[in-house]
Amino acid sequence: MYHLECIECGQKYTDSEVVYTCKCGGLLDVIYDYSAIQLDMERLRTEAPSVWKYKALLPVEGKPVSIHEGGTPLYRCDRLAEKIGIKELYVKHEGLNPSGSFKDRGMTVGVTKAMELGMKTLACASTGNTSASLSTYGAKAGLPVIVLLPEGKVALGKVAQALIHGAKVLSIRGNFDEAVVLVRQLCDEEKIYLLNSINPYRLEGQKTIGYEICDQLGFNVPDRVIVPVGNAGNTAAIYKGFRELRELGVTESVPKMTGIQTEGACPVTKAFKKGVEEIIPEKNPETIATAIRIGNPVNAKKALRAIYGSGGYSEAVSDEELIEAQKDLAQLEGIGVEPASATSVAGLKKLIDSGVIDRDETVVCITTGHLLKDPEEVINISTKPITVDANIEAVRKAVFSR
Ligand SMILES: Cc1ncc(COP(=O)(O)O)c(C=O)c1O
Ligand SMILES: N[C@@H](CCOP(=O)(O)O)C(=O)O
Repeated sequence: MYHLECIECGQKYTDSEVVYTCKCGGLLDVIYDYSAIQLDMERLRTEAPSVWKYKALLPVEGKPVSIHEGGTPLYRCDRLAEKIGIKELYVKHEGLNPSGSFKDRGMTVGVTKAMELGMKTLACASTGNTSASLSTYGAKAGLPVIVLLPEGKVALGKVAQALIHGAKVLSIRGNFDEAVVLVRQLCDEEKIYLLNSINPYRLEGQKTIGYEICDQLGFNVPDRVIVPVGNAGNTAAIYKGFRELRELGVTESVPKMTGIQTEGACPVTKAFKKGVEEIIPEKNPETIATAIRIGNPVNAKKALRAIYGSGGYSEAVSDEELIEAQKDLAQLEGIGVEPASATSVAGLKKLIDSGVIDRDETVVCITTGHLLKDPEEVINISTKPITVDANIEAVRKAVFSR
């Protein structure tokens, strides 16, 4: 039993309505009757993690459109922890989902819901990963997909994914925030199902990151979870996952939700530093982390409530700081991530150095997308290959040269 509810005015909507925001303009949440949910703790403790392991806490009845999403590894990262100067650090690598990002958790639920609602076409605006994921799940469901991308600002791997899975790809002469406005109008006027994170059902899939972190820590809660923030849905979704486990009596606390942006695109961090819930949209966001090159995040209010409500924090890092973190993850832990993902680790380092985060805290950093999403950025920041003649002397000389 569940319904949609406005986070501003409390207006309720039924599960059969196609609605993304309240009449008052407020964001919607999926609300359950928790007293009616029976969790089989024996099964939870023994079954391997995956999104659909938690079906009792998801808003769909039918057979899921699924290609095995979730169940991503939670790595204990002692070498990285030593470099940063913290006792216990974990990285939850969401880049190991089927299409290479956390969006798959949301899409498996959102596309299943689209089928239940009888929607015939799916759409999104995207900085890349949402489009890659929606194209993948649309293909699995047999539904056509339309994606609106900011021209020239989407990493190559992501464009390739949307193309090969058969989406209709529109390259918009404008930025992501402008593409969002267009796709919302298109979906409203043409009865196309919108699968950006403004859709509350999509965020229900993403909340399973919170469930899984607890699950993988033996149903214990870390002190802090650090999340890269772009359109700001994931921070809110993960927090909801932790809150629900507490509500159901599975755990007793929630982690301090900590959202990291880049200095060139940080409306959420700026609002946090002022102590307010309203962001001031940024007209020209700019960062090497194209996935989070977003100036007017639609879920900003939900994310800020998660941060304030959990006693968390928000910080912005420079492109240089996130590149260093991207290299550290790759070279100290063997974890390959795209630039936006590395902001969580860069933010951790910055907040340890400034004394905001205690060195004794147990911290989980979320890495949101796979390294191979953005090969061009990796080539640009890395030492170039050495070209040598095809003889052993030349090879030996190159191997032993400094
Ligand atoms: C790789 C990656 N990391 C982080 C984010 C930010 O997530 P959210 O929009 O939920 O804040 C996105 C997309 O926005 C992304 O593609
Ligand atoms: N990084 C995102 C931006 C759109 O976010 P969404 O969660 O609202 O779909 C992307 O990959 O497109």
